[in-house]
Amino acid sequence: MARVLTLSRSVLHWSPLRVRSMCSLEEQARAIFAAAVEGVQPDSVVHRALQRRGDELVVAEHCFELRHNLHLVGFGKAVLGMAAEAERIVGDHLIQGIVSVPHGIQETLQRHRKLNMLLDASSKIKVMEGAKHNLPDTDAQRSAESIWELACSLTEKDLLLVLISGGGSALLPAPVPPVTLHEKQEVTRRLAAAGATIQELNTVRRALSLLKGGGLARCAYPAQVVGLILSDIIGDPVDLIASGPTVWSETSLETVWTILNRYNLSDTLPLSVKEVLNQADSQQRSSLKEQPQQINILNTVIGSNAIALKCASRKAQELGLRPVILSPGVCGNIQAVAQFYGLLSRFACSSGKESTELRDQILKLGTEVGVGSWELCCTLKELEVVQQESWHATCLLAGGEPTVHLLGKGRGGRNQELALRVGLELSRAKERSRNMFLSGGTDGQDGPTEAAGAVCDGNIESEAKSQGLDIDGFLQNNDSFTFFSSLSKGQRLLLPGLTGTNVMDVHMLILPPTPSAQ
Ligand SMILES: Nc1ncnc2c1ncn2[C@@H]1O[C@H](COP(=O)(O)OP(=O)(O)OP(=O)(O)O)[C@@H](O)[C@H]1O
Ligand SMILES: O=C(O)[C@H](O)CO
Repeated sequence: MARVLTLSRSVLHWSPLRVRSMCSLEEQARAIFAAAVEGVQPDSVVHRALQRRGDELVVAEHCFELRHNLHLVGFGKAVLGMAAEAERIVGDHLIQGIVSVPHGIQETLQRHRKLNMLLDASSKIKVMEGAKHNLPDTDAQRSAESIWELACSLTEKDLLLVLISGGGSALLPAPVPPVTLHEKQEVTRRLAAAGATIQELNTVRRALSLLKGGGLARCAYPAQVVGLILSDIIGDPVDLIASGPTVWSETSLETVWTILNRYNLSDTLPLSVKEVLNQADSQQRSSLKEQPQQINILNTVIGSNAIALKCASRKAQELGLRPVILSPGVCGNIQAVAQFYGLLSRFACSSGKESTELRDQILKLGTEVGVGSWELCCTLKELEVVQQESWHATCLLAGGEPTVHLLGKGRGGRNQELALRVGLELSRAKERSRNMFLSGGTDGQDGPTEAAGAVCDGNIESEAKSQGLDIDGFLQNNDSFTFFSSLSKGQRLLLPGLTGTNVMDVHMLILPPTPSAQ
């Protein structure tokens, strides 16, 4: 309790940096989302993480001597921008580099004029595109082979900079023989279709790969390895992001089999996969384990959802809103998540018995949507204080990756669907129509649509009705993009275009001051 009181005191002392500008709450919400994305741009995160001191490179307070001994590899959706910035900082010591990036990304970045994320014509880094539709393919396998060869050629004098971001698993496929690329892809596809989480998927991927689960760092030994990681998994688990190629992890076969059994795959696995799993303790692997793996590796998370939320919070404060960060780990079923934000919105406007009841419901639902009771209690305390003291709007920020169980055939994404579902919650709560909700994917692409997400307030139900749009019908068909495209000429959509980064989603609940506090 003492900790809660300390926190609420700090809220009382909060003061905006500037008086609120005249733009609308919706414009402010959009500007705050843009600031979240800006804060985790691949070039800026690398810029913050890599310090150059003469012929020394400083990363996370560790110094590395530069003697024209630098090599660079990267794999993931955001690593082209990361590589461009790394080359600007340490290019004079760079000998060679290879990045494995999504098919078509150079052309897309060109089209969006994101020139700072592209390499110079004179770059020493080779760009290899592959993994169409985020699936490992022979192009990505070729990139993985080139990266493998580069890593294997290094000596103890070398320093290998490894740039890692989401999408890296598909861009670095190196199945343990005799497993073929197709067989590995099939196992991953079937696991994903059966509802396996990214943690489960990547645990299995690690067991079937030569480069994942620390394999790349093993190849590079005895060179020093520095992994710069842009996280797209809740909790930033470095061993699982892109399946952890620079993170030494012992594959627990029991865990792998438990996952395969859970999704009823064990009996129908290709023979090659069974063979590899059964021989995991083979001579080859145990001899690799004898190397002092950890000594030469430094892994550091340089961008994450939490960082995006901090940047958003700074922007909110700048705009004169009172920021409250809830959690970067919101997950679970989208319906539960929508209900959760609906309850929070109601709680912020409630008092007395209603407030106590809502509090109990929120705490109960919190665990289901990945928010711990400590962070939730802090937030609820802050919302209580805000309600009593504030004449500013509050900007409640959270992030993560809820899941949608697709039943319909419409076009949409989890952010647009979440915005729509929360909008309904806001509409259906009395006197809460001024509250606003925004949900956006930081990569700028929500599901297979060109929008990143949407923004809406409690008027959405009447707005839709007046335009002849039946929200429930669109929701049943998972057709949130079509809905938002039709609603008010698409004005509620978030359309930043591809951002070149990816740290999951950002959620924002904007709560104007309650009339009694004004
Ligand atoms: N019509 C739809 N309505 C709602 N959600 C959808 C729809 N179609 C796909 N999705 C959801 O979109 C998600 C995939 O979208 P997206 O490509 O943005 O994935 P992602 O998880 O952000 O991938 P990455 O992290 O690799 O970028 C899946 O969770 C899927 O359930
Ligand atoms: O590449 C992957 O494995 C996913 O994006 C999670 O990091």
